Amino acid sequence: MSIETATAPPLRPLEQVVFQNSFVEEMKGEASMNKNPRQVPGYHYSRVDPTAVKDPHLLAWSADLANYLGLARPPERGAAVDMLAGNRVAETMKPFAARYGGHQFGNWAGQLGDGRAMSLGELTAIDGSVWEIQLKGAGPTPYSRRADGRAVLRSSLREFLCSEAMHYLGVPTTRALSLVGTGDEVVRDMFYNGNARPEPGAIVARVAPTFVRFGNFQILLATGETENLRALADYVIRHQFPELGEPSPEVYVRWFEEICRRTAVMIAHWQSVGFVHGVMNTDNMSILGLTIDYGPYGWLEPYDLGWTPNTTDFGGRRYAFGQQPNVALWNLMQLGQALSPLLPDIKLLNPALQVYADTLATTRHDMMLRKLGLTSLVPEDDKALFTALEQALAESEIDMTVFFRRLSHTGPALLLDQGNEDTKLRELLQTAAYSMAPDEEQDLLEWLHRYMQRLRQEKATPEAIRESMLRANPKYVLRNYLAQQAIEAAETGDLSLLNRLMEVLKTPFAEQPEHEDLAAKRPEWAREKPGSATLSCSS
Ligand SMILES: Nc1ncnc2c1ncn2[C@@H]1O[C@H](COP(=O)(O)OP(=O)(O)OP(=O)(O)O)[C@@H](O)[C@H]1O
Ligand SMILES: [Mg+2]
Repeated sequence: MSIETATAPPLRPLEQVVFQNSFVEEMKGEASMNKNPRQVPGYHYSRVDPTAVKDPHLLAWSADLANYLGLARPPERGAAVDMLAGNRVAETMKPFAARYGGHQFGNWAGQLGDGRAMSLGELTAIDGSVWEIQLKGAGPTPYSRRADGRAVLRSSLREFLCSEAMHYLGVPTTRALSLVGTGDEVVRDMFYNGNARPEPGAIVARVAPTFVRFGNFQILLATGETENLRALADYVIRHQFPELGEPSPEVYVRWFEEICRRTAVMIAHWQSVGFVHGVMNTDNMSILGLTIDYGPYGWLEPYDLGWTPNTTDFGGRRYAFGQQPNVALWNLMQLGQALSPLLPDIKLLNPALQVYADTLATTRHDMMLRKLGLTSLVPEDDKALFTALEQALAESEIDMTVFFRRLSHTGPALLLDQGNEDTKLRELLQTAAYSMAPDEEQDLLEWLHRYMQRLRQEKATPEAIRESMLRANPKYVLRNYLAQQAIEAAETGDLSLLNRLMEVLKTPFAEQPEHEDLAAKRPEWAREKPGSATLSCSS
């Protein structure tokens, strides 16, 4: 027996966990359990029970997260999976749906709330940290408005796979513990074009320290519930930001600054790996700076600042890749407004917005240095180099992930052997390009030669540079068409691609040569294919 196995606490079955319920116990909630859609003024949440499904069965399980939470993998069917589907509620769970509002596509939408998400309770991980577990698609709540409270396999599989993939890329995110098929059908009009059809239903159990969003505060501003606003701020600070000290007006300011800082770090990560969230409404912004709500998200293939996968956003492209930094700032301003009743003067929050801008700029700069294998020499020169790269990439049809990954090999290799530099750089571009006009190739080549000159100023060995670049430039991301292929297979009962993607995306920076096909740029057939190229909010 090894030391680890001797000392690691044994994994427990989910059904034996004793849950805590701090949100329910400390905040003001509605206890009626009534699920009729309605406004819920005066409360932070509504107690609610999940609605049972026909045949809950486990489709996927995140073993690493489960080990960390001290949970044993359950069999395909049984008590634990019943809990993960909402068919069974542990005695210590006090499920609730949270009340929140939000700005959707820039417009105030009033009360939204957890219309299909339901928090079950909190459990303690092996390191003593506390995690909330939430089902998405567990049935109607008072916040369901006219919708059914359910989620389809298609969108649930995407959420499950992507939230875990993001975690392994080092991006701040909510996690996903399980994907459970419900055995029920859910009717969706996937492209809002009048072609509604039944689809298999599913439920994701997701996990985060808290699921509180900007919108939880905004609704309290909108309804003038200042005492509730203070109570929510104090709850979040005491549980999630204890290092800031006991809540007070000064602490609220420092807290907002920390939210700004964390949001900036999250956005810098998104921009660095080419993640497009797709629907950055303020109700989809986590107070912890975690990526939340994997809906119509997508991964950049060509580096295109104007790209969004979300068909609902084609008109304004409000949430396109290049807009994400500005939208996050706009969302933070809405949060700042919402917190203003807690402060003597809203202007006290202005410096935090500068913290957002500064953190975003420095984090993005540092990330780009790492992606290019550089250490800081003359920051202004490097900034100019980065801007030139962005421009050249944006003006051509080059796959972002392939480009940076190939550069991690080619750049350091050219430090060792300068022979045929031009040919090798052209090869790199050919591998990464979807199409390339001669002038675009010329611009990129010029940039690459300029970059090689800069790289030669680095003191580290080519091997060390290569290693660090390979750690900054993932080989594997959840390409849109791969997620779609996994969905189409899973809908016929074939989980092999889902399982394979789960494994490969756990080490996205490793070569894994046996999975080379999953690192290739998007095949031509997927260019316009629904689900592979575009998605709607229907989920
Ligand atoms: N099928 C549904 N039934 C009930 N409410 C829904 C449904 N789909 C979305 N909603 C609600 O509509 C609002 C906006 O939906 P959005 O797509 O941002 O969130 P979501 O995908 O349901 O979940 P989350 O933000 O919890 O990940 C939310 O209040 C959400 O709960
Ligand atoms: Mg949402």
